Amino acid sequence: MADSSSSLPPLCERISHKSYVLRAVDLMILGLLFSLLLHRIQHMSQKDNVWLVALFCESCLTFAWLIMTCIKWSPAEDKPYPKRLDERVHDLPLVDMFVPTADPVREPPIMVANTVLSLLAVNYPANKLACYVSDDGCSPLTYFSLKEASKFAKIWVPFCKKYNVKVRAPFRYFLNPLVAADDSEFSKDWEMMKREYERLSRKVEDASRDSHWLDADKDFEAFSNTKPSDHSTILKVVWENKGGVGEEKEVPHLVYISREKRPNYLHHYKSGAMNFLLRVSGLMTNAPYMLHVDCDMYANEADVFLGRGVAGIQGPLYCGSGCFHTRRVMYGVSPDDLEDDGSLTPVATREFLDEDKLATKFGSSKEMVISMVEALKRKSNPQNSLTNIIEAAQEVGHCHYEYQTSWGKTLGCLYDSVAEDMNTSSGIHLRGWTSSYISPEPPAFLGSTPSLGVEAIVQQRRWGTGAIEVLFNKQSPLIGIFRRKIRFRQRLAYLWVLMCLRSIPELLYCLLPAYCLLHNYTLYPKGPCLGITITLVVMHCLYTLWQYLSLGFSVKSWYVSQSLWRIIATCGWLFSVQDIILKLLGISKIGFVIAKKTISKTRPSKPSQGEDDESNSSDLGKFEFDSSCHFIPGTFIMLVNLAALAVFSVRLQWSSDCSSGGGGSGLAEACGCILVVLLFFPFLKGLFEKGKYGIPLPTLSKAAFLTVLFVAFSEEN
Ligand SMILES: O=c1ccn([C@@H]2O[C@H](COP(=O)(O)OP(=O)(O)O[C@H]3O[C@H](CO)[C@@H](O)[C@H](O)[C@H]3O)[C@@H](O)[C@H]2O)c(=O)[nH]1
Repeated sequence: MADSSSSLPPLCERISHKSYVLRAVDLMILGLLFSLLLHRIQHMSQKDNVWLVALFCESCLTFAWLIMTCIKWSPAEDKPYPKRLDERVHDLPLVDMFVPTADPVREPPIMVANTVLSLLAVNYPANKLACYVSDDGCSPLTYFSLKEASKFAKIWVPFCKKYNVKVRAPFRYFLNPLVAADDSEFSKDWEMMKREYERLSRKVEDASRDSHWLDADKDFEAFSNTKPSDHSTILKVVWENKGGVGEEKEVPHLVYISREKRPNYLHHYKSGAMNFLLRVSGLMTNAPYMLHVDCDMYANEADVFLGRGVAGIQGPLYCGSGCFHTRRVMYGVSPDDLEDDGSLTPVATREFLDEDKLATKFGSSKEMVISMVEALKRKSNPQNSLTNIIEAAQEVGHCHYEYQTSWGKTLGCLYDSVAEDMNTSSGIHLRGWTSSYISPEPPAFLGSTPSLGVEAIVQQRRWGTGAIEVLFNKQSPLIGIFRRKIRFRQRLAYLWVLMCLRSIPELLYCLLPAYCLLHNYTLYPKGPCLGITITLVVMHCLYTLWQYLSLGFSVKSWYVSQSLWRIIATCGWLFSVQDIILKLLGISKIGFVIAKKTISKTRPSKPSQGEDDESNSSDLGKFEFDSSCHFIPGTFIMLVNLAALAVFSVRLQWSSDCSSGGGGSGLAEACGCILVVLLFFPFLKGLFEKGKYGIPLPTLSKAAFLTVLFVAFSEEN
């Protein structure tokens, strides 16, 4: 953070990247959208409901574009000066690193081990770091893999530092073959490390196949007779950095925790886990800075703790992973609570440290209160020995610990939404804090995304649902317009998370051309005014294509992304809207479905017989279907548009006038249908493919039934 009050040069500077050309293009598209709306309104009286629906859809899309234009009007970058930091700061602060995991099947323990290894090996003094893994799955296998990983870390961390390894997640590092000369010291070390990593992976794999032997090990006793949703707190110090020499001092602390869970207690999914991590780390190391990394990501850059940042109005949203926070911000402090030197103002001291209220706010643990007061006063003392504090740490893990405290309300990660990240982020921005998006090259953190198909759609559905929850709960950036310290355009940025409401206009807009073709209605303006629609479509395509190409992506990836966003809107976000309606009606609750993750296996030096890399790579990027409800809307859209095109071509054969000049539908509407078919192309392929790449019969039958209803309805009208 820049200390403007001092006469020293700043530690970072904000550089503006505004572009007048891009602003002009954004405004031109906005102008075209408004012209289209105006045309619709002017010609409304002569037309029918189709124009009304089209006006609704286009108004929504115009609103979305307007918001987007406002948000990206003045992009900026935070440029840090790490050398100035080096000169000024001789004693780097402590950093606590949090990794949450919740399910050893959907989140393979070897993947969690890789995330942890990549963090343990970052370029930062090891005695200043502590890594805490929260396991909501209460899995002995996860604990086992961490124990094994900590042994491996003793050779992995020194190896990474010795050879300045760039990517420090071993699974990722060993995907690339060795390029050095055969007899060099590096080659020998590399081969040895690879063997050791393979041994680690094998051990974890073997343990997952047969975990009976774990029962015999006393260290795993705490896991016996436990269920993920019913068990006491388990806390294990896997590795404690006690200084010493060599490998002993190279590896930071590693702590495994699994908070108590009991049926009938709310555990608040990931936000509950993050708050437990905050408390335990507060008791043990109490670092002023924290890093959150989901277990499916890894540090991709060894110097990740210094990087350049992309800034904005008040900064980007916290998106749950790969993110640094200061402890005091998570404890509810706002910029107004601080003096210029960073200490609490007298008013804030009274408010935060009122003896009578401390236990009500922070919970009943005396040790916890002491640690929080120390953190708020910036006088944290890490424990001399982590094991001394295990009892107190277990106490703060009880499932009733947060009862009637401020945890999840004003303290820590906020509850009331499955998107705890956006919720917490909104709470932080509302207090007036700014944030910055760190974007070094190569990227600081990378991770896995669910495969193209139901997993990705379900994830988007959860994000969409969580985003709407945020906007309508106590932390909503829309509430308290004058009271809160959030800037106007930052509020607009949060409005962008309402993106999932676009699903309704998008669905209607995908059906409108087909409806018009079937019913012989006009959807688009006729004559010279058709130029508005054509220019709009062409400009939007060229603009987004240029953005893709300038980021180094191909034309194909641009097309795939356009297609994917339409599929996500109509197949994922549509169900987010349904979730919210059902929640508001009190019919169902919203849960957190953990995304299924996969990890690439390191290649053996020689591919084994019959192994065919090509056959697997041909499956990459293919869309997978299942018989869940998510694929009904997409299949329905595809069938309706195909039916409309078939009707149109039959009509063409009967009439020589393809534009049916008498005011009915024609070539423009047919082009609209073709565009929709192109955007939903995976569904067209799915009609002919087999297995997981084909649309299952139940989905097809339901979509076909809806199509018949749609066509029949069109005919009746
Ligand atoms: O009860 C739970 C559920 C999840 N998690 C962990 O939370 C992380 C995120 O879960 P994941 O299934 O990977 O969801 P994503 O969609 O990848 O997560 C993003 O989106 C979520 C909002 O839906 C945010 O909570 C996350 O911070 C953000 O990274 C993972 O490490 C999980 O192990 C828990 O610890 N406890």
